[in-house]
Amino acid sequence: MATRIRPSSKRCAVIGGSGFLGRYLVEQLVDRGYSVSVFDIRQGYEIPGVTFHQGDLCDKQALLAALQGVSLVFHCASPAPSCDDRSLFHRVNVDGTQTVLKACQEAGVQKMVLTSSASVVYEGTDIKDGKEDLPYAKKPIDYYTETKIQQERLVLEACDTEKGFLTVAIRPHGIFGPRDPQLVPILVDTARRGKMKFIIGDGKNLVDFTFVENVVHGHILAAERLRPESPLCGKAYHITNDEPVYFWDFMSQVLVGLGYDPPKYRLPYQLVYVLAMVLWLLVLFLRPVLQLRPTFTPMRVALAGTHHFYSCARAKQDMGYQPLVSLKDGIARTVESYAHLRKAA
Ligand SMILES: NC(=O)C1=CN([C@@H]2O[C@H](COP(=O)(O)OP(=O)(O)OC[C@H]3O[C@@H](n4cnc5c(N)ncnc54)[C@H](O)[C@@H]3O)[C@@H](O)[C@H]2O)C=CC1
Ligand SMILES: CC(C)=CCC[C@@H](C)[C@H]1CC[C@H]2C3=C(CC[C@]12C)[C@@]1(C)CCC(=O)C[C@@H]1CC3
Repeated sequence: MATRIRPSSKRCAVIGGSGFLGRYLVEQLVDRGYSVSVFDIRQGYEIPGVTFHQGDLCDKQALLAALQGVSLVFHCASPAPSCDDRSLFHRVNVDGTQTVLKACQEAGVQKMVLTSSASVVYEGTDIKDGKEDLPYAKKPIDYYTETKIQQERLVLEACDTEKGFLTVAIRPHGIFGPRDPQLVPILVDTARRGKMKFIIGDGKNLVDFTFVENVVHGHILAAERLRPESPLCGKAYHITNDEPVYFWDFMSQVLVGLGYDPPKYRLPYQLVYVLAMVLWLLVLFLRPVLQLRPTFTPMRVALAGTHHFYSCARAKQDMGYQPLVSLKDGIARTVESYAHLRKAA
């Protein structure tokens, strides 16, 4: 039998540590004196002192090798929401998370922090100041959300103070910042194709966008406050910038910062939603012969035209969370970092 290395409290692993959020988390953990192992299907960068383990989280043996001596695991791996592959989402987010839980328990890991998502309660209709006790979405807007719900349930149900395995879930919303591969690139691409001319709805729908360093701060606070007697055990926590902003103001600030025109013409929300639905059905119908990826999916139209902002009161109370970077500074730093995506003069 292989000998098990005794877990050290400052030794942690970040599953999904090569991704956008994962890399920020790794950098912050290193700065705070943790010794970090990254487990990911790809290796995106190198940092002195960080050990990389390349592998699929569905492979328990590969995970076990990376979890030797680790007492704390952050699980922030997931296929990208845009990939739209139901079986991949299920394999990684549900089956894979079950494998991660088994591997953690076998390796003697004591704490696990899951990156969930605030969208686990979102069904495409308004959420204003949503608390964590809202029920999970009965009709999730896409496969990504459907499997994030199942994943969160699995992880929170696995919390067992008797066995000494503690879990907590962080639910961020609309993460943005330098190096983000989704939000700014999608926005700029849409603008370059001349499709950022319209505001969907009245432009007054409030949404949370969260600067990546605040999301990291929430994760590390959760890990450090997660103890057998703490209220965090087996609970979910919203982590946002706590500054809801009009969706279209946020988009306009980023666009203008990068030299593009902001959208100005209004379109009725219901009309655009129905059109996106029709387009989506057409894409599904044509899928066997033609692979199309429309910009305007019903899910994106709903995100762009409804309110979806969440209360961080529980995180403030139980873990003393306060955002470290304001929305204004976060946007400024993000815009500055995307100089290569600026509109050519
Ligand atoms: N970006 C956002 O706005 C939000 C993200 N989240 C959650 O935050 C987490 C991190 O998201 P991002 O950093 O934005 O995504 P990302 O795509 O940049 O990072 C995900 C990482 O997971 C890795 N991965 C995927 N499948 C894997 C597998 N089978 N085995 C091992 N590694 C695998 C990828 O290689 C990637 O490095 C995800 O769980 C996501 O659901 C939640 C709310 C909002
Ligand atoms: C708050 C939150 C959950 C943000 C998540 C990020 C993405 C879902 C958005 C980032 C860029 C957004 C965007 C649109 C929808 C939502 C995003 C993809 C549109 C496609 C909505 C319709 C348009 O008019 C163009 C928009 C481009 C940017």
